[in-house]
Amino acid sequence: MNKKYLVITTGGTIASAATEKGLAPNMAADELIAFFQPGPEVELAVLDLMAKDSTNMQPEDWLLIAQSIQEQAEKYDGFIITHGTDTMAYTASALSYLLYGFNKPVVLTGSQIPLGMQYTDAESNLQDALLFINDTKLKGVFIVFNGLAMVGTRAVKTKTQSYDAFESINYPYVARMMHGKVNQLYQPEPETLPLQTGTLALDTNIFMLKAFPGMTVDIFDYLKTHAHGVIIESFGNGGLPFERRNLLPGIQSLTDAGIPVVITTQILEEGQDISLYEVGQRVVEAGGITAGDMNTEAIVAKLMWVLAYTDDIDEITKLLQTSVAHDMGFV
Ligand SMILES: NC(=O)C[C@H](N)C(=O)O
Repeated sequence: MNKKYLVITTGGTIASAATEKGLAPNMAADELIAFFQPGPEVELAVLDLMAKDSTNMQPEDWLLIAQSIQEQAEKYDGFIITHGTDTMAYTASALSYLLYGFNKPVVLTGSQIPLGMQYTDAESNLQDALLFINDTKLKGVFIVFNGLAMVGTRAVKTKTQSYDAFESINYPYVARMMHGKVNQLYQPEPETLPLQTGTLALDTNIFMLKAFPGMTVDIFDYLKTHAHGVIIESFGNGGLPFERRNLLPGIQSLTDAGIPVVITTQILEEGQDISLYEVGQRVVEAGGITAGDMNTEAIVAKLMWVLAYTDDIDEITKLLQTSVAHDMGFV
């Protein structure tokens, strides 16, 4: 029996052309799928969902993609989403949570240079995405880019121009595509569902701060009345200053108000060991919730997902610190 895949187009460089105002997505979905070279036992269908530079993608768009996949789940063996690279890692994370437990592969891909342009990487990325989805037995959400497949919650865009724009951070690559063949490199560990959501919902009312030397503490007053959850990108292993502009009372007051403060790190690799230094242990004492080796992109989506499920800070903490879709606990 033929395998059937749905290609969902959302825009991005891959579907872009030059305009007076710079590259913008405008390629029709039918035109885009003509660049695939499906084998004899593969059938492709296309859904023209949106045409956005991924800079314009927001949580409502993640929900729309997830809903389209859920609605068509029975009809297809897998889904390929063409997407801009700038926020692809956020979308991949969001779909990993929204579609948690989905028993078919969902692969996002895109390109650094538009389809049809000289030196484009789009055709090989499309072909690799199809190869991966057709050959692998893996389920869940992945990004395929520049010959590598990575788990959606672990992908990070690390380059603005080069073909190898994405890296799998703090987690092994799952497959390499070369010369028309898939070589599986890693089998993600089995996981059990930590919660029953069933509904596609996100609480977008979160805020993220990047700490810098000299950051004012006043911002916490605003956040206390405006945010349901806060993420702080700390220095190094989770530390934040407790001298002069002391951030700890702000974290404590948010925590006391039932607003989770998730502590991640500005450092891309190796996660955080928040108890290593006094500057980290004090953050935990003030209520900071360490995000371990999770990527910022994953934390943003996970916090929105968890907040839509519960407002109990203990449960939020527990869920945030449970590995979902392989997002934490590898390092
Ligand atoms: N390479 C790309 O796709 C970048 C583009 N700005 C986008 O994210 O839609």
